Amino acid sequence: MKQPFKISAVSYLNTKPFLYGLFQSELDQVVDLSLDIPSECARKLIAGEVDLGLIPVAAIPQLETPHIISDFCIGTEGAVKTVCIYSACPIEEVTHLYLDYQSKTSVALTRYLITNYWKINPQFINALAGFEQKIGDKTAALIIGDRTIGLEGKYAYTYDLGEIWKKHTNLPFVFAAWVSNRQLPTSFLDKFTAALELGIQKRHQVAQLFQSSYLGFDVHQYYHRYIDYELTTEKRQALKLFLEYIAPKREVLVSK
Ligand SMILES: C=C(O[C@@H]1C=C(C(=O)O)C=C[C@H]1O)C(=O)O
Repeated sequence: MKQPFKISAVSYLNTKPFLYGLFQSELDQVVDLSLDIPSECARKLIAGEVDLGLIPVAAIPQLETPHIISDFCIGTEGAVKTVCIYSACPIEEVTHLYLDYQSKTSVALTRYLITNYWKINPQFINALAGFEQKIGDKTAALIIGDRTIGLEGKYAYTYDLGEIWKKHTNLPFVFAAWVSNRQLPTSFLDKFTAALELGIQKRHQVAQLFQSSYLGFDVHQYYHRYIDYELTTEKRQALKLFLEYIAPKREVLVSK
């Protein structure tokens, strides 16, 4: 039997439509899938432990020969709901800011917005597990993914980074994309992208499947209004701008 394609995908709720598509296709027979926190998806692809990953886009410049696969991503056209800075005081007064260890893109996005949008100078702290407990007084935290579910209204101030990026650039944003570090066979890629497309088309059903596990959080709305899965030309432009900022010396081909 041929070696399966090794894939690392994000273990959060936003990725379930993609997984649904993969399991509905015949591909589940030829892929070896692991679900990981985003920073680990990036590490595995950079280390060559997987052939393909749904990785934080901030890690793309660290790959030697990145290939962005498909016209799908984890993106947003504005507010995203699950990438936020939580704070007990207005952000202008924050002195310490914890950066989620599960993230790569939103950490870079936070640094970008702190400098270019808010123009403030808090001390950044690379967080370890359990950092959410440290929010209070003048200490804030960036939290991403499923751990943000249920935090709405818990802290006096919430800053949605998709929304702030949109305000600042008038562009959508891409958090994660399907990326390989070498050209993969077209026969596989065609099936893979068809599976992703199927999953996105059926995300209404996926939302129904998962809704009962996320009480108080509207999964359908999350999949249709907040997360935007299409890697459009405008999103590619936004991605280019963002990567040029975080890795000015490294040119990455993001257009098709
Ligand atoms: C919108 C999200 O995007 C995530 C944010 C990432 C990051 O900051 O590195 C990586 C993967 C995405 O799943 C989220 O998980 O809430």
